[in-house]
Amino acid sequence: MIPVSEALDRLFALVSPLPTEEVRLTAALGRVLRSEVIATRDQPPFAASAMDGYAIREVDLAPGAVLRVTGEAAAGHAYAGHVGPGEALRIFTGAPVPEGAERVVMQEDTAREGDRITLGDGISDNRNIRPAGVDFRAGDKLVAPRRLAPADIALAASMNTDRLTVSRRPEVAIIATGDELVAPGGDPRPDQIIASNAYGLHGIVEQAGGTARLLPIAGDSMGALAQAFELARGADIVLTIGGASVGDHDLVGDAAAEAGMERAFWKVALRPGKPLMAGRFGAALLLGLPGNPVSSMVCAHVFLVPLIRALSGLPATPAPRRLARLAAPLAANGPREHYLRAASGPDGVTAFSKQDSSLLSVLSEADCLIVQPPGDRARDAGETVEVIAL
Ligand SMILES: Nc1nc2c(c(=O)[nH]1)N[C@H]1C(S)=C(S)[C@@H](COP(=O)(O)OP(=O)(O)OC[C@H]3O[C@@H](n4cnc5c(N)ncnc54)[C@H](O)[C@@H]3O)O[C@H]1N2
Ligand code: MOO
Repeated sequence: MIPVSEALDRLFALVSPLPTEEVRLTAALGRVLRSEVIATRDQPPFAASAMDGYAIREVDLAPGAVLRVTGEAAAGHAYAGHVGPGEALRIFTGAPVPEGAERVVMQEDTAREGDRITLGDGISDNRNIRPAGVDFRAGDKLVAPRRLAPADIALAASMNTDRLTVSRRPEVAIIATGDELVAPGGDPRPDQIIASNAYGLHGIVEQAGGTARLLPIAGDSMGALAQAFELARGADIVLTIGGASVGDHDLVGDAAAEAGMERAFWKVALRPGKPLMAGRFGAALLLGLPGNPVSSMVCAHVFLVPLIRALSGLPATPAPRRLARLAAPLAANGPREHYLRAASGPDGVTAFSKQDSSLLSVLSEADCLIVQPPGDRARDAGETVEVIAL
């Protein structure tokens, strides 16, 4: 068994970022930006009114002042003249503020009669003008790499770009293995169970920005596994589920080696997930997850998601952790780093009393994993622990 951090290092050592492609803005959500976006203009490109009202000179700002309205500026319709003393320009939000005007008085602070306005009392100090370039200047950058959130895409659009250079999405071929497995929705024999893990992993892959390809369930034979590996060709990550341990029917390691996997590690000091394996697999990477449903999902959060991120060109870093307060005590830990299914509440995080790695019902209730280091002493409520959000 090697520590989780060393396993991650060995995994990251196998990674080269995938090639890039260009996508339209509407296809960019969740993709990893690989080339910075450079603004081609200031935003706003002119000093813009932040309110509907009247643009005036500072010297004219006095309660009860009467000013003559000389024209109008609206968004997309600049006013060509300038605002002189004693004058006011009718202006709307987003319109360019004309020369001479130094502030915009909200229309609620004025009374209009014909072409005259009278300023009210208690006009706020706010000038209600957004200076040119206050958001960004020509030449400013949206920095890469980054996973594109809706606000990033809006910012890129605002910088006047309609296509973005992003990583090709990593393709993950998922192979469930085991003679006992049948697909959901069928009619299983009493000694069979439903193959559930691939569907949870499919979700994790898609959430992390990859594309998941579910292959047919492979039986516990070298031939069936060889065939599955053949079907997985072309994927960036080959993800197997089950058959990773030491039993007579746990053949994934042997079959993968026969199909050309160069092993980077097998067995990691984490709980659940000890029999995890990984290696180079031709042009792809292979990650062999344990079959227990919670083990496979926890290993995906701890290893697969960081792997997908690194392949996508993001920094190779472990799953982010935050500090949380324990709302209930924790027992002392054994020699493996323990990822306890837990729920957050107003008083902090509480580990579920049942932690068996077969319990999807518990994982489904959990919103985080408490990470307890190997050999950690018992912890009291109120102590601080590290957690990974689910
Ligand atoms: N003698 C030992 N036995 C075991 C050890 C050990 O160190 N020595 N480790 C245990 C640990 S820890 C784990 S984790 C499991 C993992 O074993 P495998 O990866 O070989 O998993 P399987 O035996 O194939 O399956 C375990 C369990 O999960 C069910 N399963 C498998 N695939 C799926 C799927 N796609 N969907 C739903 N459920 C699945 C399978 O039916 C088994 O019940 O080994 C321990 N044993
Ligand atoms: O490590 Mo196994 O994943 O405990 O259940």
